[in-house]
Parts: sequence; structure tokens; C-alpha cells
Amino acid sequence: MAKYSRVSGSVGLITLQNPPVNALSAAVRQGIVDTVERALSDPKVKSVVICGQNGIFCGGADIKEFGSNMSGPPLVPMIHAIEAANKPVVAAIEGSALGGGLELALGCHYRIAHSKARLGLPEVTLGLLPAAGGTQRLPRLIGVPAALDLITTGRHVTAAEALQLGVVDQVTDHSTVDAAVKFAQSVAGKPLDARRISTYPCPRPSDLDALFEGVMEKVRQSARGAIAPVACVQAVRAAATQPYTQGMEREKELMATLFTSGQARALQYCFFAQRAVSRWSMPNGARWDTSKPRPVHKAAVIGLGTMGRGITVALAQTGLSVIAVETQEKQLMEAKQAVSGMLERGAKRRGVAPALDRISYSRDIQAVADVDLVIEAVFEDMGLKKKVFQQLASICRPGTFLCTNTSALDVDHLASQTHNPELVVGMHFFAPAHVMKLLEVVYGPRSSPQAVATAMQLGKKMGKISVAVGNCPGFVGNRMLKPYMEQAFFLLEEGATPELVDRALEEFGFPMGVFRMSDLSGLDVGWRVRKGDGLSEPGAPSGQPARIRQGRRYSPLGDLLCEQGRFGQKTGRGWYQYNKPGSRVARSDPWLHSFLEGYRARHGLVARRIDNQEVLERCLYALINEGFRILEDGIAAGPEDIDMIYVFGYGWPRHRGGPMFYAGMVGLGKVLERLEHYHQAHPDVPYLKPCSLLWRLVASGSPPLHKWREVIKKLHSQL
Ligand SMILES: CC/C=C/CC(=O)SCCNC(=O)CCNC(=O)[C@H](O)C(C)(C)COP(=O)(O)OP(=O)(O)OC[C@H]1O[C@@H](n2cnc3c(N)ncnc32)[C@H](O)[C@@H]1OP(=O)(O)O
Repeated sequence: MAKYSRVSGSVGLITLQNPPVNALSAAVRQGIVDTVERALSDPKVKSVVICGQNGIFCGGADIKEFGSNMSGPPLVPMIHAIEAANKPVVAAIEGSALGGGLELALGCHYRIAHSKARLGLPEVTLGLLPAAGGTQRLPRLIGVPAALDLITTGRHVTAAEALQLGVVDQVTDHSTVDAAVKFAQSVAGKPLDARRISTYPCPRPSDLDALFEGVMEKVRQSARGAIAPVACVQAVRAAATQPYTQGMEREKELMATLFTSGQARALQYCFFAQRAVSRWSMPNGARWDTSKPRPVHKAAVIGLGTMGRGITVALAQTGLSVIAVETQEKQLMEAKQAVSGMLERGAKRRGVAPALDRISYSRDIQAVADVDLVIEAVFEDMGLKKKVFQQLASICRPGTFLCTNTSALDVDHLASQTHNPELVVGMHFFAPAHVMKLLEVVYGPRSSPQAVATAMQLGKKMGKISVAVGNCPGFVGNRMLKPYMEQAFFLLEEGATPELVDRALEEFGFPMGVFRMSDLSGLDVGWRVRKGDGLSEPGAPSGQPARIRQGRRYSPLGDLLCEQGRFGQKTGRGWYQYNKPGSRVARSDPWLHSFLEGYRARHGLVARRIDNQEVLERCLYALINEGFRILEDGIAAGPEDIDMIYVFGYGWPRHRGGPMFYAGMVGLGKVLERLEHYHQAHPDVPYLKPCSLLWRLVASGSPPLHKWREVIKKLHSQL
């Protein structure tokens, strides 16, 4: 909808009305067409202002409409009609002007923005391109390199940057609508020919071919198989090389391919899933909308290793007072220096003052007595964590939330060390904690809804995508990683190389394959866990075959590498070799290849040819199968939670939507059939046995992902 009024005698004021972001739904587009026509035909109106209600200009096309048959007036002719108007039209931009919202503003003759407004063409993040003339008008207005940057990254710019680039004509700190109305009065009757961006020649850089080749190369590398960024470059190239009308044709043609693509569906799913995970629920019925978080002003971090330092930085940058505790003097000094450095670098990047004085450091754990919330981040050792929790229980004032940063340990067991287990939750950060967007908030059976709500809200304040999950070994992310890595090890035993497995996964879109990732995070991390689980020697009972543990197939390859001191990048050797310890450039290692050959020979294994499809099916379907088990167990409330954990924490390519979405795209029947096939071939691998929820979903006709919760509910009610 759009409201029309006449203000200051001669200005037609059109207000977009579609809360919460004034998205350009069919009704809004119809409203704009009608009100523009009305303003242009009213002889008393000399100029027009377009604004949005509730302090936001427009969040772009209505993404919810994309899946359905789009009705109502299309954007392109609507914007052309505005640009062609014989009365000046001014866009008054408050809040956001994004996507179709900015394209609408680019069709206006003038743009005035509030200093706090943000502008951008984020269509690429939804698997699309700005197809309402954005790829053709923006380069004509601000030049090809700047337009390429905004369109291929989708980044939002501040009003100040928009002014500097020439996207807007004026920035105000006061009422944008008042400023726009005044401005509209001042330009009434003035010639408009020079204000119609589509008529501008596109500035043609002298090194056009080199420029586009360079950008295309960069985009291909960072897009990891995403098609929209490539199409964006092609569309802008059309603006730079062809007349406007032909450029618009090219824009339309490219958009037609993107619009119906699986990647666009996946990315749009991610947009909504990212928001849906904040509406958490627990199996006991507690929910985000009925649980009130408690404010947290002062927090403490215990243990200043890599994780503790990152968490301290993230809390301080959020504006909290932080008490950072490390009992070892040397560690404390090193941590203080490292944290200050991280804060200073972050502040420099964001153009703000570093939050150094928000942190006080102490060697004495008693210093945390009066904080609202503690995050324990000591070494991943249950004995040590238990001791810390016992201390915290006696030091902290009543009501203090006690959180543990653990990647796999039993949160409930830690809660039992305190007098108030309802105040205990897990906060599983990902390294580096001040950079990575994911936070798993882990509730135990005794965690109170308020504790969960408080941790979720704190995560949000820290700029994290927080996902509430139940307590089980590995929670969601690491639990699903286990079958994925296990399959990768088995593939090596059967004839693959780390290079082959990694290449298949990287071509799928992961930034790093499983072995390069393992080298980066350190092979000793998994080794320690396997030792703790009694899997790796010497915990395993003597006399059992080397490749069987606890009655199932086991690959000791990772353990054998660790026994050789090959911990990955930090030792300069792992699944690959590196120039020196700490170096990041992985090189193929002939030693590893002959080690694998020797290993196979020792165990009577005959190497066979393994192709990309098998790598993907075995690694990914085993991981997905565990995802279904997690849903079945009620550890994650819905598939969106799992998908966002994988997209934000584990490098799952966003344009593939997350593992559960991907399973739906592949077809649940196909995933089931391939798992059955592999399980028949490897009956000693329980992770390959399709779980009952997958069977049930297939039996109920493979419903779309948004209907899975109904099937899960039914399954739970029958248990
Ligand atoms: C014909 C094809 C043409 C395509 C051109 C396009 O315009 S594509 C769309 C391009 N626009 C965007 O990508 C903007 C998406 N929105 C945002 O980035 C942000 O929502 C915002 C506008 C910056 C506001 O952020 P804020 O944090 O304040 O709010 P939320 O993100 O939580 O959003 C509030 C609710 O509004 C829903 N929503 C937001 N944008 C749209 C949209 N364009 N279409 C439909 N719905 C949108 C969002 O889902 C939230 O809804 P909830 O139900 O509360 O989750």
C-alpha cells in the first residue's frame, strides 16, 4: 500500500506502507503506480516526494512473494514511469533503501538520505541480481568499479559513503521527509533531462577488459560455485558496453536464469532461516516469546586461552564490562597484550575507539563475585571445568548465570556441580570467537528458560547467529561432523587421497576440504577426544583388530599421524606438508601417500578408484543422516537450526542452503536410497544406516522442509 497526501501546498507526498520494512509487495507496487499517477495528474502538485513509513524507506522486493506466482505491476515499468515523469520526484531515504528499494530511489530524480540510513543492492546474497535497472543505472551514476563492488558484494553503505560515491545528493541529520519536501519545492519546474540516470552514458574505463577479467576472476574465486555474483558482473559489463535498452534486456535475461535457480531458493531460505532460529523453543515447551531474558551489564571470562581471549573481545565490543580471569601470570600478561591488539585492530577497522577500558584483568577468580554472567573458557577437560564450576558456585552472588564454553562436554554434568543448575547453559563459541558468527546455546534438562533467553539475547547483542540446542555429545555441529570425518578416513583406506577428498568438497563449495580443515584446527584435537572415548590406543582393549573399535569399523589413520607428531599446520606436517610450522599453504606430501599405501598393504586393503560423487554422497549423506537423528532426538527444534549451524559455523556453502535443505533439494528418497546402498556395502558403519525419521519422511511423501516439524511432532508423540 502507499498513502498519498499533498503537503506544503504543492508537493505530492507518497508514503510506502508495508510493515515492518515497507517491502515492495504487489499491493505496494500497485499503490505506487496509482499515487504517482495521481500526483502527476494533479495540477496543484509541482513536485513529488516518496518516503516510507516508520522511519524506513524500503527493504526491497517482498522476498516472500518470490516462491509464488508474482502478480501486480512489475517494478521495471513502474520505475521507468517515475524517471520519465515531468515533475521532479525526490526519494526521502530513512532507515534502509535496499534492493528494489534503492532501485526505486535510483529512478527518482533526486535522493536525500538521513545520516543514519544504509543503502545497498543485496540481491546477490539472495541468489539474484538487481533486475529493476540497478545493474544499468548504478554504473551510469557512480562508475563501473564502484558499482561492481556494491552489486557483486551486496554490501550496505552508510549515507556518508553513499554521498561520497554520488548515490545520494544530500544527507541530513534532521527530518528527511521535511528536507526532501523543502528540496522538492526548490527544484519544482526545473529541467529534468539531466536527472534521468538511464540517459547517462556509462563511464567507460580505459582498461575495460582487464577490469572485468580481474573482477570476474576475484568473484569466481570467492563465490565458490555461486552463480549470482558471476551474473552480476555480466550484467554490469552490459551496462559498460551496450546502450541502456540492450543492457536492460541483458539484465532481464540473466535474472530469468537466476530467479528460478536452486541457488536462489537456497539463499532465500537462508535469509528466513537465519531469522527463524532466534524464535527458539525447548522440548519442555519453553519458547522465545514466553521467556524473558535478564539484562547483562557485567560479565566475566575465566581462562584466557585462544577462546577466552576472543570471547573477551566480543563482550567488550558489545559494550559490556568484562572481568577477564587467568590464574597464570605469564598467560595473563600475554592475553592482555593479545586482547588489546585485537580490540585496537577491530576499532581501527570500524573507525571507533577501542574498548580497552571496559576490561579489567585478574589472576584471582574471586574478582567475579558481582558479575551478572560468567563464561568459563578453560581448557577442554571435564575435571578442570568441574573444579571451576564448583568454585564459581561458591563465589558468585545468587542468580549469576554460569555458562561454559565447551565444544562437546556434558553441560548437565557441569550444572550438577552448582547449587543452581537452572542457571547453567553452554555457550559454544567458534574460533576465532570475536569473528565467527555462530553461537550454539546449549540447554540441559535443568536449564531455565530465562537462562536460555539470556544467553540467546547476549549472543544476538554480540552480533552472533545464536542457535539453541539440546545437550548431547558434540551438540549439533560437532556431532554431525563425526560421521562426516569418519567417512573421509574410510575413503582414504579404500583408495582415496586427502587431495581427492578435499577437491570434491571444495568444488561442492566448502572453503576447505575436511583434511585441510583438520590440518588447520589441529589433528591432536580429535585425537584427544578419541582417547577420551576409549577409541584410540592405548584406551582400546588389547587383542582387538586395529580397524574395529567398540564393535564397529574404525580407522586409526588420524591416530597414527598424531603418533608421528603430525598435528597439522602447527607442526608443519599433517595430511599435507607445509614449508614450516605455522605456514598455511598446504602442499601434497609424498610421504603421506606412501604411508597410505603401506597402511593399506598391512591391512590387506586394495585401493580402488573413488570418484567425486562417492566422496560427496558418503561424507555428506552420513552427516545429513546424523542431522535427521538430531531432529528425531529433539536436540534441534527444526531443520533451520541445523542448517544455520552449518552455514555459519562449518563453512557449508550458503548457496546450497545447509545440509537439511540440501537433502530436500537432492530428494529425501534419493538420500535414503544411497544411504541404504552404502550401508549394505559397509554394514559395520552404523552412521550409514538411514535413521527412522528419514524413513518416515520418505514414507509420508517427502514433504517440503517447512512441513518436517509436523512429522517430527507425530514421531515424538508416538515415542
Ligand atoms: C523481482 C525481483 C526483485 C528483486 C529485488 C529485491 O529487492 S530483492 C530484496 C532485496 N532486499 C534485501 O535483501 C533486504 C532484506 N532485508 C534486510 O536486509 C533487513 O531485513 C533490513 C531491511 C535491513 C531490516 O533489518 P532488521 O534487522 O531491522 O530486521 P529483520 O531483518 O529482522 O527483518 C524484519 C522482518 O522483515 C522481514 N523482511 C525483511 N526484508 C524483507 C523483504 N525484502 N521481503 C520480505 N520480508 C522481509 C524479515 O524476514 C523479518 O520478518 P520476521 O517475520 O520478523 O522474521
